[in-house]
Amino acid sequence: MSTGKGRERHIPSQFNQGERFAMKEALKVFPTIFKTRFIQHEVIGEYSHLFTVQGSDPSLQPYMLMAHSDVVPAPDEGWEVPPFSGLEHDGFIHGRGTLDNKNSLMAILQALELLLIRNYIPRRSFFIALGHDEEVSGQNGAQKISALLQARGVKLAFIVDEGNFILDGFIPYLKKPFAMIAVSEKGGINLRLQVNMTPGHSSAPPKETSIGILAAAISRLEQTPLPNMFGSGPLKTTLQELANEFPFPANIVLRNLWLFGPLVSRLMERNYITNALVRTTMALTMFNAGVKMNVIPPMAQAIINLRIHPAQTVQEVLELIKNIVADDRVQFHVLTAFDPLPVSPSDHQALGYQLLRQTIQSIFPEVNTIAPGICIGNTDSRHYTNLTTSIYRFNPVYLHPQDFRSIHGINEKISVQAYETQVKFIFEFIQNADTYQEPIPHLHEL
Ligand SMILES: CCCCCCCC/C=C\CCCCCCCC(=O)N[C@@H](CC(C)C)C(=O)O
Ligand SMILES: [Zn+2]
Ligand SMILES: [Zn+2]
Repeated sequence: MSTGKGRERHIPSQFNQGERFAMKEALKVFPTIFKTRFIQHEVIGEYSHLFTVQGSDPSLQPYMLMAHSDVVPAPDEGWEVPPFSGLEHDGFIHGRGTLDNKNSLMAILQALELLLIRNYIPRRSFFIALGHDEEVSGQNGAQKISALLQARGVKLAFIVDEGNFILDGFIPYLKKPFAMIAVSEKGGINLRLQVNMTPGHSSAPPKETSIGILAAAISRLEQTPLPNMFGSGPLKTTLQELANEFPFPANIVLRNLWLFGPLVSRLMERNYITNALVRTTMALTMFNAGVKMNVIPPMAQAIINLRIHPAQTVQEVLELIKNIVADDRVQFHVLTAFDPLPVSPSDHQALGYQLLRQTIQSIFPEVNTIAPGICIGNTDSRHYTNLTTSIYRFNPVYLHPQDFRSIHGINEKISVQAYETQVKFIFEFIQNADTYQEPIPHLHEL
């Protein structure tokens, strides 16, 4: 595909020592961004930021780069360094948000700053949307930005957000890293289960208390995984793209999933991460009950966080859950719910996907396979389906299984080198997006 090579000059992504030091230390504002006349900055929903970078060719459809500034909590226990210290040692920057997703927020702004310092003027306009409440739904950030852009009549060529990575070490026998660009993401349900009972003196307890009833229901759910849905959704495409990276006979197996699908699906469900690709998952994340040690508990509550496989819907999953619980004393309250997201295009005409592919090949020449896949987590980009049918969840960062465990876990960190490479990727991507190629309208499969 044509690149931005038609432009007067391609700015090489080489940064001097001073710039690299500033990049690492850059917790200050980005002065050049804020004084550039073709960049508009708006604060939305009090704490989210929307940058509009006006390109020189208004005929080119704009795109959007996304990130979020908020993070999940991080108690000190278990952390090598305090989780909000931002300490750098052993070549890593440690802290909550270094992978999810402050790295992307800073890298996007840093890359743009370095481009502007080099007198770069984009041909294709783009937006930078930085949400402040992604980890608690995005309703006051991304959702408001989306509504604002819709009111302005904006349509986007594509969006790039967090969601997947360059994966290394996730699949047995696959020694090489591969880039998985998430072209969809699972649906989600936050479901509260509740049991109410008459309180009383614990010296004369009923046969079952609200805690016991709810615990038994939760245990049934944990002992009854939802159906393995292998074979529907982007996963088969992911594995077929990966086939060439595997030795014999695994490569034959992956090229013949019509025959070996059941075997592969069984192998995938053995590992908790790949299991999340083949089924709707349930995680009991909160349990509250009891008022005092000698009082029969009037109420027990549990929160289950479900991530819905692309082949299922919210309603289908709720039915399955109720059938497993099978106890009328357990009440169900849906707190939040959304269906799996539509699948974005990844064919040769998919501009956003091909630009990501092109830039990955340029910055990560050692990565032989780039495959479409699904994001097992959820992202703010789900709020923008009104502005584009091409949403890609991908951060240009190597991720190993232990790194994945640190996301929302402990000892989250990013190497200085990985962060620099992420800046370099975005620096190149923005220039590559100046191509004259335009997206071909995509109609989602019904
Ligand atoms: C073929 C086998 C490959 C195995 C791939 C799986 C590797 C997993 C890689 C990345 C998943 C991390 C998800 C990161 C994005 C999620 C960000 C987030 O935390 N979002 C919240 C949003 C929610 C609505 C509050 C979430 O809980 O998902
Ligand atoms: Zn995130
Ligand atoms: Zn997160």
